[in-house]
Amino acid sequence: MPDTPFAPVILGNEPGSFPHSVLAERHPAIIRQVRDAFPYGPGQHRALDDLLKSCTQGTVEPLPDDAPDRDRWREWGLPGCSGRSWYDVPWLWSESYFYRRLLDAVGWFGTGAWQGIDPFRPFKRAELDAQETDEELAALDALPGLPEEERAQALLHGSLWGNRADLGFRLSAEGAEAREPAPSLVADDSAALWALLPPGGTATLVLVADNAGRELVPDLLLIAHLLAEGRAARAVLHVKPYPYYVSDATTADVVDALHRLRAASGAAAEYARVLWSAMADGRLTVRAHPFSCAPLPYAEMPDDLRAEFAAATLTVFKGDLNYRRLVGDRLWPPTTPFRETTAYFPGPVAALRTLKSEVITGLSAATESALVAAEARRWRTSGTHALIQVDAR
Ligand SMILES: O=P(O)(O)OC[C@H]1O[C@](O)(CO)[C@@H](O)[C@@H]1O
Repeated sequence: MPDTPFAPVILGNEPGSFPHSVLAERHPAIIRQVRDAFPYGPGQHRALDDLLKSCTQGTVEPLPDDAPDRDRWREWGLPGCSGRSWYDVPWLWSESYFYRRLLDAVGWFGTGAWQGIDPFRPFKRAELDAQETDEELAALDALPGLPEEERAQALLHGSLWGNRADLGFRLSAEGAEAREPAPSLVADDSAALWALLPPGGTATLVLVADNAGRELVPDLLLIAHLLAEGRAARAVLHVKPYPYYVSDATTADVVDALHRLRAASGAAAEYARVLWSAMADGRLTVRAHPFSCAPLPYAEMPDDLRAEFAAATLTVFKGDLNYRRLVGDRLWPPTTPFRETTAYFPGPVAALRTLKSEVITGLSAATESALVAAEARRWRTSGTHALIQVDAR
């Protein structure tokens, strides 16, 4: 990571700012929603009360003595954050630790009956089972008649806009490039992305997934297309080792999404067959590396993960949180070149992201001015703009 006195690390301690509102309002709301969604017992309710108090008015507390990941969190900076207000430590760290503590409170890491019960599962399932998902899967039936490049581009945009989570994704027979999402793209390096994945090549694609449900489904469709058309010989899908940021995808969510696709009809079911057989013969693998839930930027990744990314033809990072971790959770001047912030990365890397936080790099001066003139700062967090950025090396 370059020396960056001009790009301060984002904290959540400024009342009225977006990061502050996440800590002060969104986290308490998540505790409320999780509490309402499960018939938890008194111990879990007490632990949720304690977490609510700690994260809004208290300080960061150490993990319990028997926590299985105590050593890991020590390496990830817990000793330096303990005893400080959740608002005064890096925002990325604070958010990440909140989810770790929430899982503790509901018994995910315990040895009891609630071990491994995902507190966010009802929300993820509801999205996957929604009628909109049926409609999006039915739209796939218009793709098979199109030239490969158009199908590839439509599926790329499906995966990109799938990151807009609550607004769903767009996938149309005409391809997305000529339609509404295109003017919302603040950077579009898709040509460089396709140049790294030519048909009939031997590429290994690593896709670092973000959300489950209506983002993961189009991510899987994109992978299916790349494998079926020989744009990738092998794909590795990185998911989270435990539930995180409410909707982030775990292995269980991959299984749910594959079942959803397999139960559909038409083209969706065909994509499911491609994925199912690619998993069976090892062309598609799922990884749940502990660092996927680390409260740190990818510049601090461990050696085994670095080696894995180094061996890939292209690593694609999906979503806003992964973008923050890829370029560093800092207030970069928006025209800072993307490749400057990813210079540490060991191979070609791409970001597919809708903008949902204040971190941004790689804009042209003209694009930045147009966005500021039209929306002041809103474009940074509204999720209505997106980017495809590539550092091909
Ligand atoms: O699902 P995504 O695209 O990673 O977005 C999650 C986003 O949620 C927030 O953390 C707020 O909680 C964003 O700022 C963050 O990056």
